[in-house]
Amino acid sequence: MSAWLGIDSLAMKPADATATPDLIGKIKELADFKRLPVEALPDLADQIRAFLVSKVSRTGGHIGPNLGVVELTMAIHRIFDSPTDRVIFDTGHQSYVHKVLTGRGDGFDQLRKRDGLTGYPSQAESEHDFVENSHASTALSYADGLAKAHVLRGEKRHVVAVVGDGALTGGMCWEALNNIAARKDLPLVIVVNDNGRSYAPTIGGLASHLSSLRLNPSYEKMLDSVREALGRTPVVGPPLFEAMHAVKRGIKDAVAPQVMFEDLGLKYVGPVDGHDIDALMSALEKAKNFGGPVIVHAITKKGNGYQPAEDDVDDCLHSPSSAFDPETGKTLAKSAKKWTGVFADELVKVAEERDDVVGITAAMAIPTGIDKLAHRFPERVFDVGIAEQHAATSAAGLALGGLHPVAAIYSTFLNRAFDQVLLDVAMHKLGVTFVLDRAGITGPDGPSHYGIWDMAVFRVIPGIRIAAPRDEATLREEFRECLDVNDGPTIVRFPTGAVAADLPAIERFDGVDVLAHGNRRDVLLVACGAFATNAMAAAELLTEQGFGVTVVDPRFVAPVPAALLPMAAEHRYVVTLEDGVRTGGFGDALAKELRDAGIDRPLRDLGVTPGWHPHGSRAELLADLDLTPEAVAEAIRDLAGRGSRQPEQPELPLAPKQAAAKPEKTEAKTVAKPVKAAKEPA
Ligand SMILES: Cc1ncc(C[n+]2csc(CCOP(=O)(O)OP(=O)(O)O)c2C)c(N)n1
Ligand SMILES: CC(=O)[C@@H](O)[C@H](O)COP(=O)(O)O
Ligand SMILES: [Mg+2]
Repeated sequence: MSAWLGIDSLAMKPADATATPDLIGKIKELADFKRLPVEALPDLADQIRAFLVSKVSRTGGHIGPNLGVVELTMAIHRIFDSPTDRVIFDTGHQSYVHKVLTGRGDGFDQLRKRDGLTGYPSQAESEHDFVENSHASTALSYADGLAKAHVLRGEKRHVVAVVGDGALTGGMCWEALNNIAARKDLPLVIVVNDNGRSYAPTIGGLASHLSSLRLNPSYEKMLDSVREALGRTPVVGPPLFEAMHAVKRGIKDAVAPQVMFEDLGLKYVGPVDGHDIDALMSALEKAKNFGGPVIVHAITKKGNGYQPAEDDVDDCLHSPSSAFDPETGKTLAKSAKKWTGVFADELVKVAEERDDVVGITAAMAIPTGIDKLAHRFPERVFDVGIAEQHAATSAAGLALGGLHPVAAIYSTFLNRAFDQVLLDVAMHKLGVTFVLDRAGITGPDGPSHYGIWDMAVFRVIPGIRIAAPRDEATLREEFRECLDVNDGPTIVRFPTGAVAADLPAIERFDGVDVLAHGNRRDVLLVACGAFATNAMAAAELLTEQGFGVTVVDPRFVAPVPAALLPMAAEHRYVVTLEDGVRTGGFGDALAKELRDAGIDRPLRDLGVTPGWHPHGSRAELLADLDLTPEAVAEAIRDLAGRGSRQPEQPELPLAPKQAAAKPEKTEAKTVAKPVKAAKEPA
């Protein structure tokens, strides 16, 4: 990108960190960085790049986005005075450089690891961190409120909000800009980090407008004439910046008819080479002194200076989830069959059979697998940008138009579209299928990424059906069942990572799969989705201790399958197990159904306690949450009075006279002896 100025890119020279003083090691706090002489900054930028590649290649993480904001973050912290001035990062995945400059370099060996540095800003980690939410497009709203508070309290401090071009495709950003533009007194600097990409190239009119400002050939020609006019090798900084400013004004008026931000009444500075520290500091200084809200439009390159990221056409190494080879950028983990891949494969199969099936993604085609459909049927996939609310209602429009949309969105990101699913889809009885990947505890991305809310939040929607497949076969089957529903929303939810080992059913009653029978009817263990694996392992432990455990998979967790009621009535205890919050979750819903049916059984609902659970690996978090097979078995022993606490075993009330009629037996599609339960893949 620095070629934009004809200045050799600040691409990472073979920075031998030993050749020059280890500047990063000297930065124990932000003041240490601010004390560095300005001529040391290019060296520091190189060292930070080499440092990040070295560390993140071992831990996994957002290497691409962070290599794109090295100079940008340095310039911000040189011109502004955190934490008096508040620096906010939209999405926060690009805050590693900020963490290095605020004295946390030592923590990168434990990046995204349990009890280690988080991959996002964290108030517990630093006074320089404010917004912890990893959901995109929130920073400008935070900044709007924060700046208004500063004004109202008479505090002389700036708010600096760093927002990516991808995040700018989110509606909240425009709601915030509409408010910010109305206040000429807000000491607010919005730094648009424009690298032209979310994961893939950023879509939409906004993106093409941004790039027109950046890549217009006349712009380049005019810049060449400016460079000649200066008669020297391009020198960045104030003289060139001023000259360019005049040029840009001329060009913008000529070639960029509708200058988006200034038309909003916002002061616009840029575009600035986002890898030229001097130009950036000059632009930020200008913005700081402006006094009101200003947009500084920085042009950056995702993965800048690290060839494997720059060359990665998919997503510039946006977020390798685990360790990768620093030489090649290739992840080292052996590739197991993932839930995402199974979904993508079945989606393409269905789309070949049904031409009404179309796909929607919110700027995450590859992470959700929708890209497979796009390769096969490019005209039947719509990338709406980071705009999940729009995705849901646009899907409603597609359904109104006679299509059956499949909106593939990470569970946590659909939270923000609850109203759209409720009213725009469900109230209109439209067949839209939402496929929620990363449902349940994910791990390294921490609490705002945990897909633990969907079963509780969306189950309240009248007419909705929520499927939680337990393995590949049921994912394929339940996904197709959802596609056959055309009078309301359906959800298919599955966790991150490797797909669970097949768990064939012994029999199926009214849609509920029986996975294991005990020799007695002590416990009905109802396991949702991938937790069937944990449930089978727990059942084995309990069987060895003399319990009779029946393990069933409801397949659809909303509405609660009626067949579960008579099954519960035939057992002494009922236990539910779900990879979601307990409050309002599946267990709660089943307990209510049992109460309403007069079936009084001790019930234990095992799941995620609502809260902000820290980051770590999925396995570590599940252990912390007592959701491992051993913990499940212990909880059941405890319920049945034979746990480690050994309370008396209560006499059970008889099953009610009017026990619900025994559901008729239907042939389970996959009938076989239960397999020995495998441990859930990590
Ligand atoms: C609401 C929401 N949807 C999706 C995501 C997943 N996501 C994380 S980063 C990213 C791309 C962000 O692009 P941009 O804002 O341009 O930042 P860059 O990575 O280019 O620095 C996406 C889609 C998210 N964090 N939040
Ligand atoms: C920042 C963000 O929201 C995404 O990049 C997310 O971190 C990806 O998660 P996965 O690694 O599970 O795809
Ligand atoms: Mg971007």
